[in-house]
Amino acid sequence: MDAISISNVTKTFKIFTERSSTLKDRIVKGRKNKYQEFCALNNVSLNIEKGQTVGFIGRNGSGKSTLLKLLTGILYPDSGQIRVSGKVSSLLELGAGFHPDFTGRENIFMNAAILGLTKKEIKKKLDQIIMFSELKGYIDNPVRNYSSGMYMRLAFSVAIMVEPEVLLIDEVLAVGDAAFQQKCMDQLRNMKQKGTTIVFVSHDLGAMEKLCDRVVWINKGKIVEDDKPKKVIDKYLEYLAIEEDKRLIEEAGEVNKQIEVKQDSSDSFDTNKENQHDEQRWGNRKVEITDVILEDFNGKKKMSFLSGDELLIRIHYKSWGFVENPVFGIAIHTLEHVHCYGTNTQIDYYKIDELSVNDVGEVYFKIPQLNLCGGTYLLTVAIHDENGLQYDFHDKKYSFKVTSLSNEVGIVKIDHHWDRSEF
Ligand SMILES: Nc1ncnc2c1ncn2[C@@H]1O[C@H](COP(=O)(O)OP(=O)(O)OP(=O)(O)O)[C@@H](O)[C@H]1O
Repeated sequence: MDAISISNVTKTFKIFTERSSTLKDRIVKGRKNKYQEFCALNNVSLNIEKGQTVGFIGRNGSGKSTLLKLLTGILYPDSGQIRVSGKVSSLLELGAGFHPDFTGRENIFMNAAILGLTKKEIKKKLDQIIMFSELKGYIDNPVRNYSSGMYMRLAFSVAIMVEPEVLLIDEVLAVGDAAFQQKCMDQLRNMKQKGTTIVFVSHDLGAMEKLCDRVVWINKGKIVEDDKPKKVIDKYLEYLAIEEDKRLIEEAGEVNKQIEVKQDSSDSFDTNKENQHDEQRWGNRKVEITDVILEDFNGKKKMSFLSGDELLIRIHYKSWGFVENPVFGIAIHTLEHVHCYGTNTQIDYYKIDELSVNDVGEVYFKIPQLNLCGGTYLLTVAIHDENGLQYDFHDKKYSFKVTSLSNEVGIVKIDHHWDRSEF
């Protein structure tokens, strides 16, 4: 049996582009507020079985919260039907349903009454609610003095203690500290086991994967995917990586344009270049790095990778003079400048004998598996001689992003497995 049924729901908002500033303007001059219609949800249909835990994911502004608000009845659809069966409890915006001047205790009474509990029932559960929230020392203070985490503790404690049949949660858990977040997740797991239907909006994809039976990806007001968590989350992460790639490539294009303008446009080696030294680039430029391109092994330019992806770094060069045994190198740092890895053709016994005047070409650095944890990394590329005399050193001039599907922490991913034996 379905606990929630959403059929062909559309919700538009009016986005005002110009408002008449005064009442006089409106009445005397007959000016009307100008607006555009914005479709936040476009013909969405979805059924959620009783007892299912379903997660909504999607980029900011995709329509997730609007859908939850429609389920609680805070908003009404323009068209389509929504049916929710059973007692609903919701945790939407932080502080919603609380009166700032009331104490925590008074707000528990008010909030739980709104959620359908009688005064007697509330009194019976009061100690339990306060205990779960861990706010005993603050419960008789006005909630206006609470931190956002404290608001969340109180709201979550009330929302679960009313023992709803349907629980709707919108992202609010993120403001709790790690210990309380864990406690909330344990509680949600308990409720799930007892058969509560849970609908959950979050950007914490790890939590989504662990808790949900099903994940729905919403994009621009439409359902893109609705399937098993891992399947949907993998597709969503791939989409995010592609989008991020487009953005980074655009951004890098802008930066490169600026660098090109700054660089000498002459076509010959200029000895003055020897003295050129900016914060991120130095060297005598006898051999110059003319381009650095990041790609996958199929030749697709990328700046955003999934952990474990292939990465090809192509270093384009131009040699302005004769050089013997040039050494090409790369280094990877975190944004905090922690040196993650560095190597060069000399260390790796890859010999490049000589370059002649006006030689152009490229050197490839191939990484079959980019075993870095999620984060943004800075790439250094350099060409120097065997004794370390720099021809062209691009210090942390390039960046790329890594997204990880797992929650490991740190910088590098170390190949591993767990085992156990009993004595
Ligand atoms: N009351 C409103 N008036 C006008 N526009 C609104 C209103 N509520 C939401 N919107 C717009 O509807 C779109 C969907 O918003 P919604 O809050 O549902 O997104 P979301 O997916 O929950 O995003 P986030 O991940 O940032 O919370 C956004 O473009 C938002 O600006």
